[in-house]
Amino acid sequence: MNRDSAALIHSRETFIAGSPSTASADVATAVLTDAEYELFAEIGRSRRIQEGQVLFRRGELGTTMFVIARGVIDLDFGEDLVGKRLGPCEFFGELGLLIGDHVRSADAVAASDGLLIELRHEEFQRLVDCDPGLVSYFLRRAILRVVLNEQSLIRRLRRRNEELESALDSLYAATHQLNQTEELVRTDELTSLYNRRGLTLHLQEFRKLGMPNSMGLLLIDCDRFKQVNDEHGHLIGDRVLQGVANILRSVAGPDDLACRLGGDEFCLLMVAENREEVMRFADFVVSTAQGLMQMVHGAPLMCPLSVGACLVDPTKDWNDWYARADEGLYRAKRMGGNCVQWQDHDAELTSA
Ligand SMILES: Nc1nc2c(ncn2[C@@H]2O[C@H](COP(=O)(O)OP(=O)(O)OP(=O)(O)O)[C@@H](O)[C@H]2O)c(=O)[nH]1
Repeated sequence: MNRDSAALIHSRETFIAGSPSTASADVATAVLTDAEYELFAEIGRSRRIQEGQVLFRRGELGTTMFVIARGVIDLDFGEDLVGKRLGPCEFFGELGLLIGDHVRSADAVAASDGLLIELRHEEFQRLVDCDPGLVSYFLRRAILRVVLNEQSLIRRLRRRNEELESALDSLYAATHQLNQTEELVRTDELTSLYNRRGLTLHLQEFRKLGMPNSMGLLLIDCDRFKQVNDEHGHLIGDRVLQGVANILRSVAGPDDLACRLGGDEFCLLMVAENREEVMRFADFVVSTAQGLMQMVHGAPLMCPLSVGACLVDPTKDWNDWYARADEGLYRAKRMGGNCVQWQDHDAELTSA
């Protein structure tokens, strides 16, 4: 026995005198048996350490195992994994000893001044030669310890995974709710068409993505709608407004936009090349409303509609388009309603 190992064994004895029980090996806490400690102290070298000293860092390669003779070592596994504090007679870094170059899975830092026993991979054979039975027992324990650590890590990762999955579910639900809320904010409750805000947002998106080259606009207003409400009640009035929305939905293509601007006023912005195309839409709207009016006797499904129609200039804004279509609508109303009036680009605009 050299002077170092005698000192180490003395440290061990000092520790045993003040410790509750170290007679049997404890797999979970990695406390060495007396015989193991003595063997490691015999073969290994002593190393003094100071508080705060780093023994190794996570990710570094290492070939050394350490046994604590005196003092305390903190192992930090990083992220949110629980760290470990090891005391006298406990060992760490054993895979370095057993398999040689091994990537450290924790930072090992001295939490107090102390004394360690260092055993390098090259010394493993000497340990085996000295006491094969003891080393084989130690090996079994070391492997069991690694397996237990792995299992506990897997359990923690599973729990973490479940927590992440549940957080992800909540996130999906919140996103879904947000989308629904956004949709509600854009949508008219009674008719499920876009409302004014929906139209504004849609026009903003249109401008971002690039406007179609040629578009037409219909401005549609119910004729004498107040009378429907007064004579048949608000619910029937609502049904008529929903009927108008259905006509617009049925005629709108995937790139067209049907919208309830408010009250009994609607619009349909459509991709159209020329006046004829826009007028086809407008005539369809007015004649379908006329057809529906003839279908029922009693509470009305529909009322006559006035429509102002025009082509819009994609370089101008909504207010310009609206004013143009409204000019046509105004004339349609003046003519007694139930008809379409075309508004040309070049015509002088008067205020609505
Ligand atoms: N049932 C129902 N009525 C509504 C709704 N929103 C607005 N109104 C009514 O629609 C009516 C619109 O009246 P006016 O603007 O005078 O229009 P109008 O009676 O069609 O008159 P003209 O357009 O000149 O033919 C008002 O009486 C509003 O109370 C709604 O959501 N449901």
